[in-house]
Amino acid sequence: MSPPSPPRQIAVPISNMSNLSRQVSNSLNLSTSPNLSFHSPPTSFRAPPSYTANTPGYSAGAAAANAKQLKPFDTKDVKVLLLENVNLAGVNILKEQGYQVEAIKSSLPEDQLIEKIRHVHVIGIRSKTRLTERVLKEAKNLLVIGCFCIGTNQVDLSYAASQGIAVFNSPFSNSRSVAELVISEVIALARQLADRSMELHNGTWNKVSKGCWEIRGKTLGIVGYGHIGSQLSVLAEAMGMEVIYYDVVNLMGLGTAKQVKTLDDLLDQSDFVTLHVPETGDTKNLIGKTQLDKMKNGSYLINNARGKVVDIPALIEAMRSGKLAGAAIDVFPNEPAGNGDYFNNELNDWVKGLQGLKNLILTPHIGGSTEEAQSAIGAEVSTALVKYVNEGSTLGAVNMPEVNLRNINLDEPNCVRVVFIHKNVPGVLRQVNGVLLNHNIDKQSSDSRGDVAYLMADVSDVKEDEIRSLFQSLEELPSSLRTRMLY
Ligand SMILES: NC(=O)C1=CN([C@@H]2O[C@H](COP(=O)(O)OP(=O)(O)OC[C@H]3O[C@@H](n4cnc5c(N)ncnc54)[C@H](O)[C@@H]3O)[C@@H](O)[C@H]2O)C=CC1
Ligand SMILES: O=C(O)C(=O)COP(=O)(O)O
Repeated sequence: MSPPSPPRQIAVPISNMSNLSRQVSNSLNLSTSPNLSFHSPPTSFRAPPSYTANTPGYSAGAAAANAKQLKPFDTKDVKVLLLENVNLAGVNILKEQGYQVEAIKSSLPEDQLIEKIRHVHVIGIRSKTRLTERVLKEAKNLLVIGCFCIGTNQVDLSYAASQGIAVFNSPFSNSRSVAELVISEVIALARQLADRSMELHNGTWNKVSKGCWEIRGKTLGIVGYGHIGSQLSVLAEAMGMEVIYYDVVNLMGLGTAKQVKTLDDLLDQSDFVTLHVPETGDTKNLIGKTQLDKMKNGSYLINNARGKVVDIPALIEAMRSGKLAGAAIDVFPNEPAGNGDYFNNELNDWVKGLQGLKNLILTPHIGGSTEEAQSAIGAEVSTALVKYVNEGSTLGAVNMPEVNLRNINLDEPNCVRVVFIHKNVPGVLRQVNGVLLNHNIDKQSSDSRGDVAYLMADVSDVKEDEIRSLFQSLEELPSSLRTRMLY
């Protein structure tokens, strides 16, 4: 019996992802194809699909001889821009692929962002960088966006999808960090810790117990009982708190936590209100004057969600009047681009009113900023980006249907993976199969999400000179948003 042929391993665990993927791309010639080259057509292919580094006589030099003609299929052609200090774990995974990576510590002003985004196939951002329709319109080469964070409100997801640009995030790698920060804030607010510390830093001894409390037996009201809210719920109960929560979805409470029917119910019953909802049209100013008025006298508000969820001038008023005994705010409608930048009225015109308020903890959007969270996010998002660029897998995408195919094996030379992102309209599959008519489709998968559909097909016995014409025929279909040929 002959030994089974080694698989062209595409899906690999994170630990050995980088090595294997490089092997996939370079040695096994399962190629990546930044779309750029297909938009400026090559005249010939650098190396035939069957001509791999394992092929006798293969040399990188031979492959490079035709360099200009066919660029798409070399990882070193993939240009990546990483903004906002993406963790080294993530940067390294992308570099190990051979991609050209530019990593910048801060976000960029829009004009500079537009200038840079024109040239890249992959962009990695965190919560600050806004990828609006205006910016994405300029991103003619962009294949994929990685949000190295949980929130994706900073990206125009549907516009990106309409351009065939996939978006990935890290849905829960920093959830625990946020939940732990909230626990610390609950205790710090209850004990006026920030004020005492500030006083002593300024030379004043002020030993007081008035208005300082244990948190045991107090009620924590969680608005948004998702990854963070539910994790927090467990921690808070372990500290002896009663937990209630409000969510637009009916969710099972962990431990003895109870869901309340309305936000007003939660505001009415909670000693501490903490917000863990995404930024959406519905959550803008979710907590304004009306809601603050409904909170208990002397209660506390904590916002680690998004800046626009709280009407801050109304919060300032509630703090000044003594309605609230304290608050912690980690997120702001406008945040500075990078460390060392000013946080002042030029950024948000109420900043001066906030600064100096008693028992108010202000933090620079550090909810998810721990070593553990950032390295996990770096690895998770970079791995998803590599799998998308190299293999077309959309598993985990937030704006596209999730489609994946099992690996192509080594005993399937001349096998080409077709990725066809298209408008979700009737008759497309028939047309695609018409284009691929003369080839054997080994496997195929497709799915849709809203107006966009994603099709992957592994097509065998495709000759080198057929790839371009297949690509062009697919691109010419009226439903086409983006086509990639991976081999
Ligand atoms: N400060 C920081 O550094 C961080 C902030 N965040 C923010 O926290 C948010 C929540 O994160 P996760 O818990 O992971 O999200 P998630 O998606 O797991 O949970 C959000 C929950 O909010 C609920 N929800 C949505 N709209 C609502 C509304 N109008 N009223 C009540 N509930 C509503 C959803 O049904 C869901 O259960 C993120 O979207 C992000 O904006 C996340 C990580 C770090
Ligand atoms: O994960 C999120 O949504 C956050 O808000 C954390 O954002 P950051 O990565 O710290 O810019």
